[in-house]
Order: sequence, then structure tokens, then C-alpha cells
Amino acid sequence: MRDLLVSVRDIAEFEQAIAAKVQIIDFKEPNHGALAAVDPLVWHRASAIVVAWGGALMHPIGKLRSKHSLLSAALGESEDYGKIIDQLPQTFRFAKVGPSGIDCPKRLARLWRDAHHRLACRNAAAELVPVAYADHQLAGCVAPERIFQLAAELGFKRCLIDTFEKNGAGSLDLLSFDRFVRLQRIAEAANMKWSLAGSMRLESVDLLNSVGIHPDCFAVRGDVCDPDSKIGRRGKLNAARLKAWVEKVGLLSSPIQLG
Ligand SMILES: O=C[C@H](O)COP(=O)(O)O
Repeated sequence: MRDLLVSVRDIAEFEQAIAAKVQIIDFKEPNHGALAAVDPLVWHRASAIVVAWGGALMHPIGKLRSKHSLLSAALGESEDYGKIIDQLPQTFRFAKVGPSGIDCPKRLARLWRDAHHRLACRNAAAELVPVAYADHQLAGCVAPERIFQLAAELGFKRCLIDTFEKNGAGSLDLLSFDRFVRLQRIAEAANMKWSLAGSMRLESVDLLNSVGIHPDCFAVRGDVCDPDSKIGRRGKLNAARLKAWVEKVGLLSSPIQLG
């Protein structure tokens, strides 16, 4: 089973993602960086909608229906998350903190422990998802393999790889297939699910599949935005792109894989 995560910035986009039956809806402000948080008020509005719909993401008039959508929040980098983490509503299932500026595994482990502890105190359901950056040198942080290994050693259930700079160079431009295979092996050996983000393009999904790289989740923003927009991932979500991604990831999950 593969998942699709789509990053949204507001309630209108949240409803678009639900209508498209996206499995994981991730709140993030694309204008402010790779993992920038939205205003916590947006979390609370989304949460109120979920509660009003009876816990499942199901619209009262039955038009928007996605019983399986889960909420996720980007909390920013190490210097940001502390200001907002305690406001994360109980309805959120995942939270992410970026590792930029942390070039030592021990410090990273401390960051995760603190974030995990603060989440657990307020929101027993929320799972911290460690993040690695493919452009780790630019981000000034530990390399992806070390981050995956550390996350596995510490018993995390999921890990995400993304890019810190959103400058057009995606994860697939920055890391070789061999390195993705290594990351996948680390994750598989620890029974840890891994997600792939970083300017992912729909066309790359089949290519990755053909070389044996099978992330448990594809996480996208830029490629589900209006293709004609000059501002890329900072533009508006596009219904046709969302549909194409949902279908593609759905096909990967079906027992008979096509293509
Ligand atoms: O978590 C996923 C990111 O929002 C991916 O964004 P991107 O596809 O624009 O690199």
C-alpha cells in the first residue's frame, strides 16, 4: 500500500485535497521554506471541520469524502517548532521538524526527543516524523543515510526525505539511485516506512518503480500546483494534477501494477 501526501496551505486547499481523496494532508506554508508551518489557526479550523464531520474526513453533504485522510503538520526547523508545537490539535496524526543547522547526530536525537516528548504530552496520537534533506550540505545538517539510521535506531516508524532549498533541484537530482536504494534498505531493515519528497514529478514515479525504489509514500507540492504558474509550488493547487497523482499512487498500490 502506497500513500500520497499533499502539502496544503489553507482550508480551501485542504478541501480540494479531501475532494481528490489524498491520503495524507500536510499543512505547510510554501512561501516560507521547505517545512514552514501555517498559522496554527488554520490547524484549528481544519481540526474543527474534522470534528464536525465526526472524526472522519467526510463532508456532511457527502460530496467531499475521504475516510482515510490523515492530518499532518510541518512545524518548521529546530528554531521554530518550540513556539507552536503545543498548539497542535489532537486530530493531527503526524508532525515534522526540519533538521537544518544540526550537523551532529546527538543534537538531532535531542531535538527529536524534545519534539516527541512535547507532542506526547499534549497529543498522544501525533507521531513525529524525522526529516532528512537531500541537499544536507546546503541545509548544514547530517547526511540522509545517517538520519535514516538514527531514526531507525531510535525506533521511529517513519522517515521522510525532502529538499531544504526549493530552487528547482529535486531529491532525484541530488542523490543517486544507489543512495536511495541504501536509504530504502535502512528503512526496510528497521521496518520503518519512508516517504520521498523534493520536487517530485509524476513522470519519475514509474522510473523509480522500474529501478526497484519503492517509497511507502510520495510527498508533493510543486507538481500538484498549476503547471502554468510562474511561482511553482507557491501557486495554487490544480485539480487535474491532484487527480493524476492520486491515480498514479493508487495504481502502484493495486495488486496488479500497470506500466
Ligand atoms: O512534504 C512535501 C513537500 O511539500 C514537497 O514539496 P515539493 O514537491 O514542492 O518539493
